[in-house]
Amino acid sequence: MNKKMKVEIKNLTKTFITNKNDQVKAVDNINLTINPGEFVCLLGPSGCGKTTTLRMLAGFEIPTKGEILIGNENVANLTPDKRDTAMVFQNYALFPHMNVYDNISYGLRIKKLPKAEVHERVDRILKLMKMEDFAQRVPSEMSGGQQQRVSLARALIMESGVLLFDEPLSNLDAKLRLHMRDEIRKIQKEVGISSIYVTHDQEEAMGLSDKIVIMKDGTIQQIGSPREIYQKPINAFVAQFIGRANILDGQIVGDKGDTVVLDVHGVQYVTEKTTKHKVGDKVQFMIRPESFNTSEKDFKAEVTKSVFMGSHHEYEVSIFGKTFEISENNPMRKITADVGEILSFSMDPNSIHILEK
Ligand SMILES: Nc1ncnc2c1ncn2[C@@H]1O[C@H](COP(=O)(O)OP(=O)(O)OP(=O)(O)O)[C@@H](O)[C@H]1O
Repeated sequence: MNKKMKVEIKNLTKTFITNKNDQVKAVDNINLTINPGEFVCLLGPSGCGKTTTLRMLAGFEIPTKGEILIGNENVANLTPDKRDTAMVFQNYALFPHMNVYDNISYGLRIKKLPKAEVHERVDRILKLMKMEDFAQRVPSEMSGGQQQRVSLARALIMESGVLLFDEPLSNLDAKLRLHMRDEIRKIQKEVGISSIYVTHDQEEAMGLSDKIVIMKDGTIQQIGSPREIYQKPINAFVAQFIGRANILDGQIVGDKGDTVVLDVHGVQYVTEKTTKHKVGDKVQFMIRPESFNTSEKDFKAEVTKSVFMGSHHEYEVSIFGKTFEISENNPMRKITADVGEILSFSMDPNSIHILEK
């Protein structure tokens, strides 16, 4: 069975030297703990350093500085075969000439495990993956999703302490991606293996993770559960990277301890105190499109876009020199405002989230 390992990343840094002798700091002094059995996604835009972090965890890159503790052992300078990790790759990386049985058992055969044990473990993993009927097929005789399941099985059979995923679903079509995402999560929960998963797909990160790590320019911006990241993003970058967000200006005009009074262009809302700002400070805050109420009238604005989406109605309105996105989630009940007309709305004070500078 899989061990549940704790992983600790301490002051991890990777600087590459390009062939023109320029220095590129791909990962810049990051700290992160993955608790035993946790599923953690590294999420961020292209070039933010997530793949480099994963490759350092796997041992394909040696850090410039810092530690990677798996259990209590610092593995930062060990080769991939000397650390307790297994990896699932984006392109499956199966041996094309080997059938599923041989692909899955390869790692165990290299380790020279007794034949009977290899057979027993392959059988168990094929059952777990519901792939018993595919044992004799070669990769070219399977769909992308089936190949990725074999690749996952091949990693799981090693019973290592940590499973690493490098964008494993990005070669699959949208529907299959969704299905495989659920499957990965179910199997990971079942075997309880600590997992680190790289993606730039925010929905994937939301659907899979116990904890999401948002990265930018080699640094960690925020670590939190999907709910924390969505509802309480620390800054405008995180707010706009996960879901859609309106960023507005306001001023703190009162402090009640746990809550503050926020003035938004003359309308006052009592909302949670999330930053160290003081009375008088001008602040930025975030509100999601679905957190407006279009049956109240705190604000009036001209509609610049109006689209019926079935389950909701999307508006863009122009106000305070900015464009806001508003989503009316019960369009059956409402009379729709068209482009050029005036829409009235208010903000849900519980959904206003003040951002760090
Ligand atoms: N071998 C290398 N030599 C020089 N620079 C590199 C090397 N590998 C990565 N980089 C740079 O390091 C930074 C981080 O790259 P990395 O591949 O980790 O990003 P990423 O977040 O995984 O991006 P993507 O989503 O595009 O894969 C980028 O600026 C990249 O150009």
